[in-house]
Amino acid sequence: MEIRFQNSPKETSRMNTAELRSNFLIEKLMQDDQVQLVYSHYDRVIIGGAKPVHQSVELPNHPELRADYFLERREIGIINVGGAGEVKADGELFSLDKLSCLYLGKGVKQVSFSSKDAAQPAVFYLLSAPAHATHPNRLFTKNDAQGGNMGDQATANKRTIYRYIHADGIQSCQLVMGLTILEPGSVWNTMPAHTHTRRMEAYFYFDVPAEQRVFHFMGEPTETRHLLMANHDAVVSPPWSIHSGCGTAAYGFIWGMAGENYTYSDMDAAPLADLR
Ligand SMILES: O=C(O)C(=O)C[C@H](O)C(=O)CO
Ligand SMILES: [Zn+2]
Repeated sequence: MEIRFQNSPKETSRMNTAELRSNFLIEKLMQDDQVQLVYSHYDRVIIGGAKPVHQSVELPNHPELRADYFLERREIGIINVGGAGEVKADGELFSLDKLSCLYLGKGVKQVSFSSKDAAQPAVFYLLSAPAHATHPNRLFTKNDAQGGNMGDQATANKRTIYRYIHADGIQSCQLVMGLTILEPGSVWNTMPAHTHTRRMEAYFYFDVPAEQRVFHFMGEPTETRHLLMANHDAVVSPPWSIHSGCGTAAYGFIWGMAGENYTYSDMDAAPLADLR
């Protein structure tokens, strides 16, 4: 598990491209028959990927957690962006088709991931945060999620937001998680932009065609920077940073937050006219 400490807004504003990428971008999250984990000190979230192809893979424990098992004092949200897959949690089997979301609560001791067909492997994105209480394990398909239409074709940001883990959906201690899908011809997400200093956010881009990229914007509203992102790359957004992207084609992305507040709509607008 890679450990990443925090960076101040001032330090970040002076970073070159390579420094920005090594601190905030997470590449190669999805590796065949492996689980990859990155521990971010922003709200102590762990961002991960599990891609079982020929065999099942286990969610590992790590000495840095000083725990007997990964979910001893944590909760986790799991979203599949690949072919049909299964997650086994303490012997209970959950089937996850593309864009289904499984929440596992504090106390689950053994978690493993498998694909139903090696030719179309499941691709599980993971987001975990510290938890103080146990909420029930729960599975939502995309149809169970609370959907909402956003944006407009005229501003190239027509998209649908699906909320899975939030105050009116799957219950958790602090995780808020869902995904957004852009309409063909729409390329902008989260513009107008916002910050929420009460909690961090992570974005994971999926269904980005291989030859296309997303320009992801980060930084304080008056010190914006960008990162070039490819399919299945993730990015850590500090609480003081905007998080917004413009693709060279339509795409989807999983968003997830942890921190002080549990209300999805808690955002401080960063008006376009004020961005620099
Ligand atoms: O497309 C969007 O806009 C989003 O999905 C925004 C994220 O959900 C978000 O930033 C929540 O704070
Ligand atoms: Zn946000």
